[in-house]
Amino acid sequence: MRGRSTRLIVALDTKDTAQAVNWRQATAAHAGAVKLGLEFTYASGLEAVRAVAGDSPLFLDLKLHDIPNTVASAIGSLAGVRPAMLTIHASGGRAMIAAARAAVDATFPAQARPLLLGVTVLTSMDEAGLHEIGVPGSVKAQVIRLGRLAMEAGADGLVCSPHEITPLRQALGEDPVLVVPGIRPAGSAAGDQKRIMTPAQARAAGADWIVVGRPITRAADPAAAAAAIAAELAA
Ligand SMILES: O=C(O)c1cc(=O)[nH]c(=O)n1[C@@H]1O[C@H](COP(=O)(O)O)[C@@H](O)[C@H]1O
Repeated sequence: MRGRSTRLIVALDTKDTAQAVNWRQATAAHAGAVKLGLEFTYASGLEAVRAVAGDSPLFLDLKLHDIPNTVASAIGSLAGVRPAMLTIHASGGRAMIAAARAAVDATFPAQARPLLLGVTVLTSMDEAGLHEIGVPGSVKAQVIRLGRLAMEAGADGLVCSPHEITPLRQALGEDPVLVVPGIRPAGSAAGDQKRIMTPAQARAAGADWIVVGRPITRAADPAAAAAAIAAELAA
């Protein structure tokens, strides 16, 4: 049994600042962090990101994937945003991940340094989708391959589906912070997600954080939906 608890990150996926603030406030009592990603950042910019996050720890999910110099320079542009977590695609390769590591260390003071998370295989992908882009073998093998690479190159943690938590722990131990989207409370629609589990299942597998968007933000009562998930994590 792992000694860590599993905490909730609410994905505030919207273009609208007022909507994002509403969702943050409605769910703040039940969430350990908020996530702002591509949709909000492209629509509203980094200043709005900072404003929406307020006092909540911020997972800034920009999923950087470019040549090492560009990724490092982009991270350098985030100094004023003060994220608690940042994402890069692990498939960008060792040199890109190492450049991101160096840029995080150079950009943020030690006491305010975001966790650098490597996205392994998107939770919307299944094995057929992986084969289609030229990656043979299983999703699990590819997640472990990318997870190992990211951690060797300096990442602090990984984004993976709940199905890969146990295999990643077996392969890489307790060090990686595992941030886990692809979460669906029993009875909620999967939508575009392929590799899913319930909050309780992800917790039992050993997720450090679960990321939940639409099951909360598209619920009739987002506060109640977040409360129910938090209760499931605490049970
Ligand atoms: O990096 C992520 O957060 C992420 C990685 C991944 O593999 N799958 C994934 O769904 N996400 C994000 O997690 C959130 C999931 O949202 P819902 O599917 O609405 O719960 C979205 O904001 C995605 O961008």
